[in-house]
Amino acid sequence: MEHRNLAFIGAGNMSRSLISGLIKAGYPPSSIMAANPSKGKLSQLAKEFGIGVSQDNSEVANWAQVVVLAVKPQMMAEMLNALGQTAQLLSGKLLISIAAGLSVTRLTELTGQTRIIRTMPNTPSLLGLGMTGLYASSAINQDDRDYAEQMMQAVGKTLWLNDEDGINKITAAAGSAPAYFFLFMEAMAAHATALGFSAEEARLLVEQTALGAANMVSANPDVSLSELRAQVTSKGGTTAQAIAHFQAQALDTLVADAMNAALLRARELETQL
Ligand SMILES: NC(=O)C1=CN([C@@H]2O[C@H](COP(=O)(O)OP(=O)(O)OC[C@H]3O[C@@H](n4cnc5c(N)ncnc54)[C@H](O)[C@@H]3O)[C@@H](O)[C@H]2O)C=CC1
Ligand SMILES: O=C(O)[C@@H]1CCC=N1
Repeated sequence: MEHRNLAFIGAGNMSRSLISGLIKAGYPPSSIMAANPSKGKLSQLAKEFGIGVSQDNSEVANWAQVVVLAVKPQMMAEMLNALGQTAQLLSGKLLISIAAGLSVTRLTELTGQTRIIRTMPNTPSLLGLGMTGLYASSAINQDDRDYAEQMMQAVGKTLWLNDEDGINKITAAAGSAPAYFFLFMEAMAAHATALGFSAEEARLLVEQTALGAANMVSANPDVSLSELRAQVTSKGGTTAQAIAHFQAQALDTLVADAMNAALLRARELETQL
């Protein structure tokens, strides 16, 4: 992919995931910078990946051709207002937001810029296994779309969204979703421990089974999820009892309600930030 000067403003969990994935995919460390108020995370990034770092957002914005807006949604206005005071810093640069709940319109208000692509990645990007949604208005040219897509494909898979609310939907379905699986795994590990396995054994059982199940899905693109489930579920056997319990407790409704709660929160943030 094209190696434009790429700056991350906000060097937290998600930036770290993206930077790590990009470096693994061969993006030159000398073409990446990150800015953060505190030194600790920056020193770690510089040490681990050899990228440039600064505690001064304007320094990295000034250097960059592409600026990734990667602070918490609630911090974005303050951060961009402060940058805006050092006038023209963002002018003419491609801005890629990874923040939940900040619309392109709001980002344009805050930056005075229109060259903006909104994305929603997730943390498995750290391992090159991310899932990222992208949205750009029709004003964004193909070169910029290709760059953003290739940047996110360096750390996983991508899906373009036709309308901006698609970003909120993908937040519910993929951005937040690693945490749903972790929660499920936590519950399984807790009960495996209650059944008498040690914490290490419980983690091994859950980890290896989740990995195996995810790989079964990935290795069998033509087999439906329900068929893969059926292959485990012997008639009159043990799995059927567990599945019947999940279904009696309306697991599908519970999951739908949880995803809707995430979606509504993403939409609510758009009205508040
Ligand atoms: N964690 C996740 O799974 C995902 C997060 N996101 C989005 O990514 C963004 C960042 O989230 P995380 O990395 O999880 O948060 P985080 O809290 O780990 O990282 C945010 C970083 O921004 C820094 N920061 C705060 N104020 C700043 C300022 N004025 N200038 C520069 N840096 C500043 C903080 O010190 C912190 O290191 C959020 O907008 C979130 O919506 C998107 C997809 C997934
Ligand atoms: O929880 C959040 O708001 C962010 C967006 C998706 C994952 N983490």
